[in-house]
This record gives sequence, C-alpha cells and structure tokens, in this order.
Amino acid sequence: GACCSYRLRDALHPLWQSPLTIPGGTRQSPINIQWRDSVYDPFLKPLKISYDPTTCLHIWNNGYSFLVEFDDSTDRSIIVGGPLENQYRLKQFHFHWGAINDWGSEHTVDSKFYPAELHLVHWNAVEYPSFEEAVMEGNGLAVIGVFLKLGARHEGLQTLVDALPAVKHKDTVIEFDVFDPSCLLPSCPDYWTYAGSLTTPPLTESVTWIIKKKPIEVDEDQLEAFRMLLFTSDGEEEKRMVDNFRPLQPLMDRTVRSSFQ
Ligand SMILES: Clc1ccc(Cc2nnn[n-]2)cc1
Ligand SMILES: [Zn+2]
Repeated sequence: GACCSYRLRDALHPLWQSPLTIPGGTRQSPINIQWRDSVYDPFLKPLKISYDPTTCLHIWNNGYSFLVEFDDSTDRSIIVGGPLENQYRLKQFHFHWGAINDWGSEHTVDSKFYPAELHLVHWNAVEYPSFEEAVMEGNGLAVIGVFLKLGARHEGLQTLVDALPAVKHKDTVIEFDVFDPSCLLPSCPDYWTYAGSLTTPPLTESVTWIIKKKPIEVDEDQLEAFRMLLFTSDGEEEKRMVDNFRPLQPLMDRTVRSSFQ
C-alpha cells in the first residue's frame, strides 16, 4: 500500500546518514514557495533585528558547511517581532550552495533555485535553557533565510570570504571576532514565513522559517570561494564542499504567509 511505498522512498542519500524523509514528519524543510499560493497576513509585524558585532566568535568548517558562531550566553544579538512570539538569540549562520550557479539554495521560489542560501539560526532563550533543548521544541528555533544571486561583489561578505582558506578542511576553526551579519540582509523588509524543520539531522520540526523575499547579490569569485572548501579532513582524499542542500520536502497541510501584498 501507500505506506510501504512511502517507507521504500526513505532512501538513504549518500550525503545523509539518516533517512531523507522523517517517517511521520508533517512540517519538514526545505519547501518550494509558490508565490501565488502564499497568503498575505496583515497581522505579521516587521522583523526587528539587533546584532552586536562583538558577539562574533569564530568560523568553523563542520564538514557540511561553514558556520560563523556567536556568543549566545546573553541577549546581545537577537531578533524579535515578525511571526515570533518571543525574542530569539543568534547562535550561528551558515550557507548552502551548489557546484554551479543553476542550483544551491534549499528553498525555491516558484520552483526556481538560487545559487546559494544564507541561514541565520536563532533560538528561543526566553522559554528554553539551551540551544540543544530549543532544537527539540516546536517553537524553539527561528531561521532567517536569505537567497544569494549572481551579481555585484558583496563587500560585507568579502571579509568572510577572505577568511575561508583558513577553514578549507573539515574540523578547522579560525577566530573571527568582529562581524555584523545584518550587512548580509537585504534592505527590503518583505518576507515569507512558515512552520518547518532543520534541514540536517536531527531534522527536528522546531523551526519558524522567515525567508526574505529579496536576494542579496554576490559575484562569481565569492561563490567560487565557497566551492573551494572541502567536506573532507586534511590528509583525506579531497571532496569539494558543494551541493550541501537538502531536497525539497512536501508542503503537506501548511500555508506560507507573506508579510507583503
Ligand atoms: Cl552548518 C549547518 C548547520 C545546520 C544546518 C541545517 C539547517 N537546518 N536548517 N537550516 N540549516 C546545515 C548546516
Ligand atoms: Zn541551513
């Protein structure tokens, strides 16, 4: 029956240790955002972002992406408003990208891929004592997604790109102590929002997604700098870090809301 074919579809993907789809998952990410099916919600507030650049700690190649991690022991870097009931603390940001410019983002808009996507990961420190606990709760995380498109060189991103050769291999870290990630956000306030999940294990359904409508522009050299990173550790056979995005997941019984008409 349907259930067994569904089970059969839980193929193990080479990039993943866990199944591609969570059996019983009803709010998995990423999804395609069909613009015409999104519903304008006039009660959505503007998203308020206040990051303290001195909370930036380091850049780490974790063998899946590169993370820029922040000191989340206080409320110095937070977001509030938008679809959120509480304020959320910035924990880290990272990117997903493709081997070529035709794909790379996790979310798509009207089935169009962007060459890359930025994720700023925040957690609900009002209701939960740690990031690890928030990861397990339906309202534990808030991730801002920003699409990257090919265009002009992004000066703010360049300071990050210049540091990437130092984290070429998996499990390498470099100190990175002043960076304001709000320079990576488009000036347009418009966003879509929906209830979803992490896109890597544990794939928990704990994320309120806030996807910015407008992309930021980066140039080819900056995307190529992402693609020279490695999934592999120093001494192993080199595997370029590319195509680190999860396949699209079914929308199921969800509505994507927009903050704009
Ligand atoms: Cl470095 C890193 C951290 C988390 C994820 C997974 C993810 N979940 N939601 N957005 N990204 C991918 C790479
Ligand atoms: Zn991500």
